[in-house]
Amino acid sequence: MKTLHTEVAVIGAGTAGMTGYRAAKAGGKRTLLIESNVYGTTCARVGCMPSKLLISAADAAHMLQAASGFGVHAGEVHIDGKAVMARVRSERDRFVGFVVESVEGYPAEDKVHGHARFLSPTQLQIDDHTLVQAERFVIATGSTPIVPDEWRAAGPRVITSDEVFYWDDLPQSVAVAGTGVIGLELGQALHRLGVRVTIFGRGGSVAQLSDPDVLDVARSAMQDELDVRFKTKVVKVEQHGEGLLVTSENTNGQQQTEHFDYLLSAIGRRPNVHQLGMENTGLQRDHHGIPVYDKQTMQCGDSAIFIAGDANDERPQLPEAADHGRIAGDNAARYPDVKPGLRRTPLAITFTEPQIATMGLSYNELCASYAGRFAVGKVSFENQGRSRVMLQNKGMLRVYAEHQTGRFLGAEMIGPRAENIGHLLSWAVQAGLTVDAMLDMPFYHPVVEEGVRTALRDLAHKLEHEPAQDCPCVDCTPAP
Ligand SMILES: Cc1cc2nc3c(=O)[nH]c(=O)nc-3n(C[C@H](O)[C@H](O)[C@H](O)COP(=O)(O)OP(=O)(O)OC[C@H]3O[C@@H](n4cnc5c(N)ncnc54)[C@H](O)[C@@H]3O)c2cc1C
Ligand SMILES: NC(=O)c1ccc[n+]([C@@H]2O[C@H](COP(=O)([O-])OP(=O)(O)OC[C@H]3O[C@@H](n4cnc5c(N)ncnc54)[C@H](O)[C@@H]3O)[C@@H](O)[C@H]2O)c1
Repeated sequence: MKTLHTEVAVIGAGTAGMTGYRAAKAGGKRTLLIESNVYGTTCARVGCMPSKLLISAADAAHMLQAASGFGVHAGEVHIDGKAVMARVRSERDRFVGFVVESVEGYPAEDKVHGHARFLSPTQLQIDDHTLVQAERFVIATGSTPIVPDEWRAAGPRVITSDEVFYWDDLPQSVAVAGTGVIGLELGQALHRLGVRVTIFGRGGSVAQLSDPDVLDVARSAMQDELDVRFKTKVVKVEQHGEGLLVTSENTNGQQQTEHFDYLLSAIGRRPNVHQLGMENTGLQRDHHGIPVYDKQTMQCGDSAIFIAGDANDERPQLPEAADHGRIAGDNAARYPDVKPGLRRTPLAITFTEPQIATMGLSYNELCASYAGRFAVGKVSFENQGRSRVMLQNKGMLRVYAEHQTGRFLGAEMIGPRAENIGHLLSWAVQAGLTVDAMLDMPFYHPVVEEGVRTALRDLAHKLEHEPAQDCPCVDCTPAP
């Protein structure tokens, strides 16, 4: 076994690891980047990019069907599953190619291939071929989709998002477990591409939403189009010929067994901190096994170990992975003189239709930390002018502000152009704007943003004329 000495060791060459590596190098430190799998990142290979490619194909199919609402008839729509998947894979490979090219540009002596595991707070073992002795570390190991063992036992037709983007053709039918971001994005896209899809949600959650009113509207919007069965669990999965028999059970105890080609497990992702030898680092860990770390510096305790991206499970999204990685790599280079990095206002977008966006403090977080001190304004998109013009008049936006100061705190929405409105409103939170200052901004006509103005006017009215909002929510999980 050979031994390598370095100043910084970065574990994982995903988005967080690559930005961490570059930041540590920019800080003037000898840095090793260790990767156990192929290069290319989760985002480009099996995450953000291929999922949006599949969704774009689905949108194209949907637009043809929705055109009849305007009196425009496209004739019979034919979906060529092989062509759809060929474009998804070839465009995905193009994106992956750019990432791989970047990594190939790193000096060969900076890269080690193999699975890293801590032997001590200063030493890693890579497979059975290399020992790495380092002064500082960045853990950027990402996350893995969860599949319960009893589902996995039903064989290769039980899949995760990791497999979908390698399909050559679209299947006939897919059961989706989970009404989170992945379940809804992929479930709706496959449905729009002609696949028979049933989505099982064990509770009533919809993507990242927590506001009860927005959730109600979101559940109806999803059920208007899709076979989504809330409060229904998958209780048994059995191999059956080429496919699967999936048995589900609702809250009344009624069971139903149906045949599907695949079961897509979309019930969350687990941070990759369990085969890392964390027990040999001496770090304090939470009940999920994640080292306790500072959200501004990414430092684990006062150690020389930093954690970034999906591995810390704080906000498992691409822009966060890049920010975490930059902060962690920079601080690894600066250690022990670490400093807080730029953490931005939370923004999360789910690319369903209608789109879903949450920005700033969520309703659940307000309940935990602002109960009795905030006001809520809202707008329904049902009669919003431009939304009706476009036949996209579904959804609701709820906006939140601090009662005493009028400071804008956050919002949750499902509705048209949520990806754009999400940016607008998270920028307002980060800029520390008050509701009055936001209402002084320009609004064109006729635009969906006029709906935002309606919600803000309602909020301004509540701030002035009504007492602060108490929290009727029953499931108030504490703010992170
Ligand atoms: C289907 C899907 C769609 C998504 N869509 C979006 C989206 O639209 N927008 C968005 O912002 N986010 C999206 N995400 C989330 C986003 O992809 C992730 O948050 C982001 O890619 C995480 O980056 P990372 O660097 O933390 O992890 P990764 O990119 O997964 O990198 C971790 C790396 O560490 C390596 N590794 C793990 N353990 C070890 C070890 N012990 N030794 C050596 N190497 C190791 C892994 O092989 C991997 O290469 C999506 C995710 C999925 C699954
Ligand atoms: N557009 C985006 O930004 C985007 C897209 C895809 C994924 N992602 C990231 O990937 C992460 C993982 O996505 P995800 O959809 O897998 O997780 P998620 O946490 O969004 O949703 C998981 C869902 O599964 C349910 N669930 C959990 N355990 C279950 C069980 N045993 N049986 C049935 N249902 C169960 C949960 O109640 C929840 O509804 C997200 O947190 C998100 O940050 C982001």
